[in-house]
Amino acid sequence: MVQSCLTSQQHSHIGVMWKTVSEACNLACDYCYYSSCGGQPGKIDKIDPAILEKFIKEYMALTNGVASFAWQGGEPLLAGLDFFKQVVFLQAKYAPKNTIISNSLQTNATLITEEWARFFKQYNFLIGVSLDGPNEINDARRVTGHGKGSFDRVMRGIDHLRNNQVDFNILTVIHQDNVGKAKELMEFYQQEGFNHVQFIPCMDFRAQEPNKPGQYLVTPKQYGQFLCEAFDIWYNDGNPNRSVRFFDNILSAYLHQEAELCIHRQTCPKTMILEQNGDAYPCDFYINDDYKLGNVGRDSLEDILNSPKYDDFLGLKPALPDKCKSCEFLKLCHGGCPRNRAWSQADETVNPDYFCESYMKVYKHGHERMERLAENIKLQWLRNHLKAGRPKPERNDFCLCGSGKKFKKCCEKFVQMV
Ligand SMILES: C[S@@+](CC[C@H](N)C(=O)[O-])C[C@H]1O[C@@H](n2cnc3c(N)ncnc32)[C@H](O)[C@@H]1O
Ligand code: SF4
Ligand code: SF4
Ligand code: SF4
Repeated sequence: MVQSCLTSQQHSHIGVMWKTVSEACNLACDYCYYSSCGGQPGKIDKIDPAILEKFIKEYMALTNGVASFAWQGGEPLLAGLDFFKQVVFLQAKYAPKNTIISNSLQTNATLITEEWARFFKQYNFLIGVSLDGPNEINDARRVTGHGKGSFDRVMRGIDHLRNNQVDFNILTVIHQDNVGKAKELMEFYQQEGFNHVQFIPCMDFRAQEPNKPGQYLVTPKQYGQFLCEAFDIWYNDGNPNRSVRFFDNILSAYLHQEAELCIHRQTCPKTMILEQNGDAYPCDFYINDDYKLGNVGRDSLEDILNSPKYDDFLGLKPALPDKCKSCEFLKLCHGGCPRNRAWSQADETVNPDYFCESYMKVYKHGHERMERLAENIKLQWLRNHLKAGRPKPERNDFCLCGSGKKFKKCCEKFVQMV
């Protein structure tokens, strides 16, 4: 799914997220950590063409057959279509043969036209659309500089995406206006046919300080309750019919696969977050001098990736608080996000993620149903395996589901059901 605010990584390559126009935006959502422009973008600072080319050239030379770019904002469409045409031109120019190039773009969708949508389809962009729910919920906070709601314009943008069969997903910020409305949100996604959805708890941008834990505008209790209610609807009697990124990632762990969303992984992925001016950081939550890796316009990519600050950053997540080390859900959570740790003011000891209580609650709430879902999927895998004419595993072989157990102790029990 779209890489939106949190980082996703499915391969061992290095993904890039670039803030295309710095903080410039045509909206002024009231909670936005970038809404300094107040919805009146004025002069747009785009990525310098020379930096863009230098970076794409060096990055393509380092990619291992997979190159992934995520275009973020402010509002990235303010860079204009010609900018993105240049991007795909440079990608094609410098990509080694057989490189898989992926582009995702996170947008408020209000500026999407047929022309944009055709371009996204042609180059296979995956689009993340921000939408906080039905009209009245979305328009309370996602507004123009004059306070006018964005819902109708967003839905028009989505229509263009649909008309052109562009892949998109919905990113919903969870704040005080929708945290008690999981059912309403899930029904809205159902009605609109939004099949890929992600939630992000709302940060309090006024209270953020460098190298201090993030502060949020929903409580762990509220967020946990929200996730449980959303889970019940998502589960759909054992037949989930839409992808909710948080639940998909938990299910991956039950299927012995590595999660793709950073907060569920054992370590933070090696990603580069680039400011519009080329400054490079390892994560959107660590944009400060202590973690600045360099500048892709001035420094070589090799030097940036080998920066000792990268290792410092990558060491953060595995340094687990004691509570996590003995947590029954460690495999699902791996301690969440290090930026959310040390929540308590008594900062001598490291505390778990601010949302620990929310995670625990939903992990417990969903555990039995997740186990059942995973068992059904494993049965299906075995069925497909045998249907494809492949041999039944020997009893002492490692099980094909990836559990690391012997077949006789794992999926052999399904053989009679196949
Ligand atoms: C900063 S925006 C940039 C891209 C584009 N303008 C958009 O709205 O999708 C990226 C995402 O961050 C979310 N976001 C903004 N402020 C936030 C906050 N304080 N807490 C959590 N998410 C936030 C937005 O809703 C959006 O989904
Ligand atoms: S549209 Fe995106 S960047 Fe603009 S104010 Fe809203 S969340 Fe922020
Ligand atoms: S649920 Fe809480 S204690 Fe368990 S691993 Fe996650 S953050 Fe740590
Ligand atoms: S610190 Fe790690 S877990 Fe947290 S947002 Fe960044 S990459 Fe994800």
